Amino acid sequence: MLAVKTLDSIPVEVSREAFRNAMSVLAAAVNVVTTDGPAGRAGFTATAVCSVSDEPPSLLVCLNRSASVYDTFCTNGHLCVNTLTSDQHALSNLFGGKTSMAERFATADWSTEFTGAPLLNDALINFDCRIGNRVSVGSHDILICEIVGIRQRESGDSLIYFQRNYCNAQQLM
Ligand SMILES: NC(=O)C1=CN([C@@H]2O[C@H](COP(=O)(O)OP(=O)(O)OC[C@H]3O[C@@H](n4cnc5c(N)ncnc54)[C@H](O)[C@@H]3O)[C@@H](O)[C@H]2O)C=CC1
Ligand SMILES: Cc1cc2nc3c(=O)[nH]c(=O)nc-3n(C[C@H](O)[C@H](O)[C@H](O)COP(=O)(O)O)c2cc1C
Repeated sequence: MLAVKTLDSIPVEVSREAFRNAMSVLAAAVNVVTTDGPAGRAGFTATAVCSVSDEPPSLLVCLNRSASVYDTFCTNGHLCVNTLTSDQHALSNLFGGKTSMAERFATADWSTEFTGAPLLNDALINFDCRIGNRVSVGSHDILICEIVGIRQRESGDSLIYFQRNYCNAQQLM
């Protein structure tokens, strides 16, 4: 008789290092995710962003609950995903490092549209979103966001994070 191996019988032995090494080869667009509102202005760099559904138009963002910006995003209830162009890696480092919020926002131009979240004027795309559901998985919350406005540049190359380094989408082809 054929033995069926259930998932429960498989020992979980994936180390954090193995996980991160594997994830490092999943090339991803780089985004600066921003918010503003009653809890103040905040932003962080995120590669864990992806499309969820086109009806309603929605995307998800994974945010570490230990990030300093976590409470600000939850209280404000909306955000903007600003997808970076290939020449914006300095901005990615600013929003991904241990820098003050004032420093993060100081070097670029911002505007607002529907939700009040800051839209990066030179971004490749701005997704203005309302945060719908939040689902906790391990260290992160998955923020499921309804897109209420999109602003997209007609041309431009996107910044890609691959093997712990930046490159641009053209280099991957
Ligand atoms: N999804 C996330 O929360 C990410 C966090 N980071 C942060 O940037 C730091 C530097 O990253 P790397 O130089 O790329 O080297 P790394 O070895 O720490 O990360 C390699 C890859 O693992 C994934 N990763 C890293 N930390 C993670 C986390 N806490 N939860 C889920 N996935 C994670 C990402 O895909 C990342 O590109 C990380 O230590 C982390 O603090 C970077 C990328 C994604
Ligand atoms: C390239 C890159 C991608 C990142 N992606 C994510 C992400 O998807 N989710 C997340 O919670 N943190 C991500 N981070 C880490 C946050 O940007 C970082 O923890 C945050 O800006 C630090 O905030 P804090 O110092 O204010 O806590 C990423 C960092 C870098 C450099």
